[in-house]
Amino acid sequence: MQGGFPFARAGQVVGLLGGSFDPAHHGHVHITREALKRLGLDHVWWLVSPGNPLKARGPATMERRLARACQIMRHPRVKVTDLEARLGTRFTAQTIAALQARYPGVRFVWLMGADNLATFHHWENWRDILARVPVAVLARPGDRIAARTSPAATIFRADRITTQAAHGIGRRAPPVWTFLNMPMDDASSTEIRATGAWS
Ligand SMILES: Nc1ncnc2c1ncn2[C@@H]1O[C@H](COP(=O)(O)OP(=O)(O)OP(=O)(O)O)[C@@H](O)[C@H]1O
Ligand SMILES: O=C(O)c1ccc[n+]([C@@H]2O[C@H](COP(=O)([O-])O)[C@@H](O)[C@H]2O)c1
Repeated sequence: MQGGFPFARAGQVVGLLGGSFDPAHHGHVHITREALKRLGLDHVWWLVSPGNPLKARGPATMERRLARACQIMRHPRVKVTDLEARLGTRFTAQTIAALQARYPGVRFVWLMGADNLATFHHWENWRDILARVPVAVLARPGDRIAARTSPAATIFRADRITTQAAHGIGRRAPPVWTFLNMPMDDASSTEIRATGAWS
C-alpha cells in the first residue's frame, strides 16, 4: 500500500472501488481490471472500508485486510488505500464529497458490483452519489436481474448508458451510469470466510 494520499493529476479519471475486502479475492481483481480497460480509467483506488454502515458484523482488522488486498492486487495503476480512515468518512456520499474537495479537477467514477445496486437506495444520500459522479455497476453472478430492476436503476433509467458507450464515462456529466456486461467471476468474501481460510 502507498501510505498517505495517492497522487492523481487534474483531468485524470480515477475509479473508486469501496469494500470491506474481508478478505480481498480474485473477483475484486477481475472487476478492477475490467473497469480499467472498459471505462478507460487512469487509475483505480481501492477504498478498504473501516466498516460497512449496513453490515452488523465487524470485519477483520484494517491492517490485515489491507495487507491481503496489497498481496492480491498488483497493478501499476491500482492503489490499495485506507482513504476513508484517513478522511474520517464512513458513508460513500461523504467519502466522494471529501475526495472531490481534496482533488479538484480529478474525475471520479464510483465502481460497485451488481449486488450493491440492488440495495443502493438504502445508502445514505444515495441520490447525491449519482449527482456527484458517474457510476459503473459490474456484473456479478446471481445479481443481474435484482440490480437491473432495483429502485435506483428504475428511478435513474433515463441516465443509463450501454456497456459499449461506457468507455470515457468519467468525462461525462452526472447523473450517468452503466451496467457493465462482461465475463463474470463468482468469488465472494462470504464463501472464503465460510471455508475457514480467513479466520
Ligand atoms: N465476484 C464479484 N463480481 C463482481 N463484483 C464483486 C465481486 N466480488 C465483490 N464485488 C464488488 O466489490 C465491492 C467490494 O466487495 P466486498 O468487499 O463486499 O466483497 P464481497 O465478496 O461482496 O464480500 P461479502 O461476501 O462479505 O459481502 C462491492 O461493490 C462488490 O459488489
Ligand atoms: O454510504 C452508504 O450508506 C453505504 C452503504 C453500504 C455500503 N457502502 C459502501 O459500499 C462499498 C461496498 O461495501 P461492502 O461492505 O459490500 O464491501 C463500501 O465502500 C461501503 O462503504 C456504503
